[in-house]
Amino acid sequence: MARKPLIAGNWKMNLNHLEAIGVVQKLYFALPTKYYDHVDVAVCPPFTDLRSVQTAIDADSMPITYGGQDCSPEESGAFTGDVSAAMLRKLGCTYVVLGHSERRSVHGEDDALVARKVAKALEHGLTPILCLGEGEEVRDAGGHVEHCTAQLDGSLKGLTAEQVGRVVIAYEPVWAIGTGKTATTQDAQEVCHALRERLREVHGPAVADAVRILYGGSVKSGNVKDLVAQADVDGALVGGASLEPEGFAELCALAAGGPL
Ligand SMILES: O=C(CO)COP(=O)(O)O
Repeated sequence: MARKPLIAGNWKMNLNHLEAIGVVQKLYFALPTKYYDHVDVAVCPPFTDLRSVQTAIDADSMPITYGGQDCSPEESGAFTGDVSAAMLRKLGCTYVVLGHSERRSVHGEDDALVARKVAKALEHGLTPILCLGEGEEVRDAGGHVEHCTAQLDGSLKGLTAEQVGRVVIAYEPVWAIGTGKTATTQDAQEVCHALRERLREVHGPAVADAVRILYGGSVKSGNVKDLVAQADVDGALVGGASLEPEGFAELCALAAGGPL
């Protein structure tokens, strides 16, 4: 089954709202419209940029979608500093990145919390980009497949097959994030394939065939084509390389099957 690739830029805690407008506009002008037939392009800026990104995108009817980098598992109320799924949806977000390794390690998020966030995001019509991946020690010990499938199960716990069918998964090995150490295409394919087979086992073939599984970790123009050529890799979650709009446009074009 053909799945359209998704390239999502995770800006992390970079670019203020004014810089965000410039980056989105440059990305739009650098990537010819024809490529959007072959690749979905999204940016996930910090919360404070979302309104500006929305305005820039709407003003030019850009075919770029956007999302948040986290949301609360709660509906609303006394949760100082948190942002709700409903608020993101109201701002026109399509996606929300959940369970990123930086939130798991810096904010102590576990699979159970991530699963609650995934459910809340889905309830409000957002598409969660559920991140998971092993650390270096697990990889060195050869436990990466088991680790990632367990994280998948834990982070999707309690969801119906219909709900899981609306999730995007991002395999991001922690040792490859921001390090310049990309997983080999075989490493990426091995885990993305195992995740898809796990989805097949637990949620059925229709879900397994429909769900997009991305790779993330030092993705750049030089390696994106080989990564998305893998049978079970349906795009990329891009950190550092998404901050520079011309380079990110080139990366998106390559994922769409052509040079810019
Ligand atoms: O964490 C990532 C995306 O969510 C990957 O970051 P880098 O592309 O900077 O390695």
